[in-house]
Amino acid sequence: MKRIALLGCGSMGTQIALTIDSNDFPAVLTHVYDASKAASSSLVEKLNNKPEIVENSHLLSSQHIDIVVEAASQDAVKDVALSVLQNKKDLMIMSVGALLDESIYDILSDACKDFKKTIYLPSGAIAGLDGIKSVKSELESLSITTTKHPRSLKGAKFFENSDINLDKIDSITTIFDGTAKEAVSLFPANINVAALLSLTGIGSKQTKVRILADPNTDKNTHHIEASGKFGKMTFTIENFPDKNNPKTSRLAILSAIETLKKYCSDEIQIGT
Ligand SMILES: NC(=O)C1=CN([C@@H]2O[C@H](COP(=O)(O)OP(=O)(O)OC[C@H]3O[C@@H](n4cnc5c(N)ncnc54)[C@H](O)[C@@H]3O)[C@@H](O)[C@H]2O)C=CC1
Ligand SMILES: O=C([O-])CC(=O)C(=O)O
Repeated sequence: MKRIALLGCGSMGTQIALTIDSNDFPAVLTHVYDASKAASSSLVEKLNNKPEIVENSHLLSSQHIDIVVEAASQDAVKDVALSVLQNKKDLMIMSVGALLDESIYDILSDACKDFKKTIYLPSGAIAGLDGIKSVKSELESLSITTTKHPRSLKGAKFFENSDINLDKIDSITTIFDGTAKEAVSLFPANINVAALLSLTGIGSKQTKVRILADPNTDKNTHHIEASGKFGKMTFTIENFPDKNNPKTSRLAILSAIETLKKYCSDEIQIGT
C-alpha cells in the first residue's frame, strides 16, 4: 500500500484525492497541503479517510510517505521539488513548465540519481508522447497549436503586457505564436503540455507553440505535428475542460490518476 502526500487541493488535486479515497488502487492519502487553507479544508471534508493538513509544503515530504503528488503551480514545483528528492521520496509533477528552467531541470535530474528517486511526468492533457519519445533522435520539427475559449486563458501573465481584451474576442484569434520556452512562462497555467512535448522531443527553444482563443469552442484542443527522418505524426486531442477549472482538461486529471495507479500497482504495463 503506497502512502501519498498531495500538494495542491484545487480541481486536479481534489479529483486525485477522491479517487484514492474510493480505494480504486492500493494507496492511502496521508497528508495534504494547499496555500489556500480553505482549499485544503474543503478537500478533507469530502474524504472518508481524512489526511492530515500540514502547515507548509516542505512538511509533506518529511512524513512517512512514498510519493508527493504536485497539482499546484510552477512556483510550487520550484519551491519544493528538490527537498522532496533529498527527503528520499518520489515526486509526480503536473506543473511541468517549471522544468523548462534548465538549471532546475539539471538540479532535479542529478538529485534523482543521487537520492535514487524518480520524478513522474504524466502525459497530462495530450497524447502521443510515446511515439515522439521513440523518434526523438530523428525529429526535425515539433509544434503544438492549442485552442481554448477566451475564459480559459484569463489571468495569464501574457495579458499584463498585451492590448488584447479577451472579453471582446468574437472570432478565432491568434493570441501567441512563439517557442515553448516563452509560452510556459507567459501562460503558466495553460500550456504545461508544451513543456512535456519539449522535454520529450527537441527542447523548448525548438518546439513551436501557437495559442488561439475561440469564443465558439467548448473544448481545449491541442493539435501536435512532429516530422523528421522517420516520417510524420499528427495528433489532435479535443478535450472537455474540467467543470471547476476551464483552464484544465479532463484528460489531464485522468492522466494524473492513471500514472498514480500505475505507480501504486504491480501489474502488466502497456505502452512505451
Ligand atoms: N501537465 C498537464 O498537462 C497539465 C497541467 N496542469 C497544471 O496542474 C496544476 C493543477 O491544476 P488545477 O488543479 O486544475 O489548478 P487549480 O487552480 O484548480 O488548483 C491549484 C491549487 O494549488 C494551490 N497552489 C498554487 N500554488 C501553490 C503553492 N505554491 N503552494 C501550495 N499550493 C499552491 C492553489 O491554491 C489551488 O488550490 C496547475 O499548475 C496546472 O497548470 C493543468 C492541466 C494540464
Ligand atoms: O489542460 C489542458 O488542456 C492544458 C493545460 O492547461 C496545460 O497544459 O497547462
